[in-house]
Amino acid sequence: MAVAAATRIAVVVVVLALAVLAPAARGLRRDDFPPGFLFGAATSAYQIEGAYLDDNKGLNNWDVFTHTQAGRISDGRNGDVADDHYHRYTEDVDILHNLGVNSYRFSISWARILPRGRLGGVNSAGIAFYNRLINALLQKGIQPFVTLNHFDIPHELETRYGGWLGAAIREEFEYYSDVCFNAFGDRVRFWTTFNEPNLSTRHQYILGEFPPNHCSPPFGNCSSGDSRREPYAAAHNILLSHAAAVHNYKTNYQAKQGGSIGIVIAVKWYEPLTNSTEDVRAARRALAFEVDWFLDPIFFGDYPREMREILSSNLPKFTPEEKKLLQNNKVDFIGINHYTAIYAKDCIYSPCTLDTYEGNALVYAIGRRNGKIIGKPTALHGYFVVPEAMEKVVMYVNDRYRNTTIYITENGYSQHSDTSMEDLINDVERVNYMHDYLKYLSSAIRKGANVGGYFAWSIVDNFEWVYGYTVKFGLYQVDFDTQERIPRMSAKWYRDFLTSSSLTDGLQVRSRRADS
Ligand SMILES: O=C(/C=C/c1ccc(O)cc1)O[C@@H]1O[C@H](CO)[C@@H](O)[C@H](O)[C@H]1O
Repeated sequence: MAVAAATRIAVVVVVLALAVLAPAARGLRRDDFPPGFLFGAATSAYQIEGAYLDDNKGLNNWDVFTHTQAGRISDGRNGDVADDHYHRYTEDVDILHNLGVNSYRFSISWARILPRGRLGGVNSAGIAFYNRLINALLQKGIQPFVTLNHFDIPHELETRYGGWLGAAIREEFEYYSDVCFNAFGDRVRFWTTFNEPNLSTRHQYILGEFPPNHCSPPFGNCSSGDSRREPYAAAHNILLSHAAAVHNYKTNYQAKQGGSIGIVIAVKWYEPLTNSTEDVRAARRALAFEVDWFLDPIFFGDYPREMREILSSNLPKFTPEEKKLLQNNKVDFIGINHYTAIYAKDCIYSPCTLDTYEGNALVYAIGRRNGKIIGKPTALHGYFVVPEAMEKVVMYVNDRYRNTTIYITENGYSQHSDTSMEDLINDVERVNYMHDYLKYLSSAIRKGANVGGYFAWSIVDNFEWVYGYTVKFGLYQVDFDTQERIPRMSAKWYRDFLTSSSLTDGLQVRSRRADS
């Protein structure tokens, strides 16, 4: 008994010592990244702005969805107020300035600019808001990194065209992007057309969790939809909307405004479940359905072979003119949102339940191999902490898309809202997550990857889509009753990392209280 107890204590001591010392030995410096590197934080309009009816803003698809189908959101809440950023943006710009970031990634609310789409006219109050925000950022030396579309579209376009399923939405997006280039492009150096269309179309049209809730069996029982066809029809319209916007920017704005334009893709890393040829190919296939789906058309003019073979007539085809439009208007950079990795199991040669995110790729994704989990779980179901995947994702994109500049446009760690206040504020796990993911990012850069920046998701807790406010991603905690923003330990760690050239590691942070 005594021996067992002593062994247990010894094990605990060793584990604690490793936990404290390991990050110190690995150390991370601002200087590990190139001098012009962008370090920032990210948000999106619907998740933080609130003011959903202010100043002539039109309703968007998420306004309508969260009001009519509140039961589909974990806590039944919505973005009516969110972080009230629309009224508190100056405080939020101060927070960014105090953190020491040199860039801020945010999105523009389409329904604020064009409340009813192209035919309803431009809302000057919406333009004025983003002018105030952009000017406030520039005054503090913070580069705006602007997303044109982060999941929210004017509700009228959903009803009039069936959202992204209708080809007519391409002209709507082209017009909207033109209004934005024209209004803000003199001061915006970094544009992206879409945020994670590879994720949003799957949540909208395969799983039916995002508006307009389209799905079909075996993925779910929605009142309408076709999970095998619609996501690809929507993606096709998004790709052609993207190409039209890039073409317009490159033809009419880039030379005089001097900015660059890209697209943001969600990149989960897939590790083969076993070393069998089947699982190795499954991991590769899952990645093709994740990344190549959007980036192959943009770089090479067509969808990847794996998708054409499996989806056959459900995958739309590009006309020769469309292929030319895509290839003649390559992006200047690729945005990668990276959070996690998961094992991929083949479902061509062995039976699986195929009703999940990867189902159409004939892949089943699973967090465990031989009972052992791939990384620590986070508050988001299916999202694990796997820092080394950051390097793999970056090398994959860098190699396949010919050394095009990459920005990590999102990376971050989530906590459950039911976590104790003490642990929410002293968010050691988030510090370690950022430290370790940045470490592997710097390793990719050392191996030759062309990476231009990193954005933490997110600056403040916000409306996390179907999770409502039950999942927290902020470097700053937000009290949603008072709108008070409180810096977490991670905010102080990020500031120290950005503002000092000395080694920043878990050791300093662990011995310091977030409120010191
Ligand atoms: O939006 C998503 C992910 C959504 C999801 C995941 C799992 C589910 O089960 C349902 C939805 O990706 C990004 O990651 C962030 C942190 O999630 C979001 O807050 C950002 O808006 C988005 O760009």
